[in-house]
Amino acid sequence: MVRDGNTILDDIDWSVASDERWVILGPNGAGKTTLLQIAAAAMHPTRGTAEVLQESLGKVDVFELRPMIGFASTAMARQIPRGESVIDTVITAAYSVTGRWNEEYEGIDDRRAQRVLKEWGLDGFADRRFGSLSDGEQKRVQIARSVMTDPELLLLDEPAASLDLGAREELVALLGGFASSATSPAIVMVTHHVEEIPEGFTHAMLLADGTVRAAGPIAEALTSETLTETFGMPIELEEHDGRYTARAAR
Ligand SMILES: Nc1ncnc2c1ncn2[C@@H]1O[C@H](COP(=O)(O)OP(=O)(O)OP(=O)(O)O)[C@@H](O)[C@H]1O
Repeated sequence: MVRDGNTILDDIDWSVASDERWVILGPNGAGKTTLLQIAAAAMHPTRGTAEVLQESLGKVDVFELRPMIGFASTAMARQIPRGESVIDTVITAAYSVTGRWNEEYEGIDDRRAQRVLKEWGLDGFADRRFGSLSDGEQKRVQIARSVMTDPELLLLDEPAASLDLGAREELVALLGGFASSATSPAIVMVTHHVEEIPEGFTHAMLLADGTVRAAGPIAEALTSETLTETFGMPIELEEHDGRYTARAAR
């Protein structure tokens, strides 16, 4: 992937199967968001090919593809009007818009939106204004919105960024439950912190300077050694019951 003459991603050979849940880690500027943008069919590669949900980017109508992809990121959250109600924030995903205008929603959309809100711990929030919610609640609304269309691929760009410990743990538990369900879509989550990896995540990719430093089943790709190599400092990783902690090695 080349942007303004700079190679941002190079020589990436990666595929995600429908039953896999990937975490992508790497230093600032590694290319994580760019990779997610390609997976979201929001960009296509300057060289090589990218297939998303069996369709080749550049050949497929991305407007048909995008409803099958759920995407939650801070950039998307900024597009949600602060005065929008929570239920409208979620239900408008069915029409790939933010900001309810005159769309006619069907009862089935309404029922699904209510169900999705409940699944993400937002029972009773339907009529609240998006802008009046706490950061943790807003993050859960964004994820609820991204799963509203029952996507086949769910992309999460730093879903737990800026959350306090309690809100993070609440979100990670919800994501873990979702990731462990047999009916969930393929998931790719970018994060800066191994503590934010939910239980049930199966694979990891470590990126640095636009290249893959490790990728594969999480137990092999996410280790003290691969983190040390990727971040260029000695790091110790520990795992307890499917959750991780990391710190500089002593
Ligand atoms: N449109 C663009 N033109 C030129 N360079 C770009 C463009 N978009 C991104 N970059 C550069 O590409 C590199 C990778 O950016 P990207 O946002 O994908 O990294 P990231 O791993 O998500 O970083 P962070 O962890 O800081 O969010 C950065 O050096 C960035 O400055």
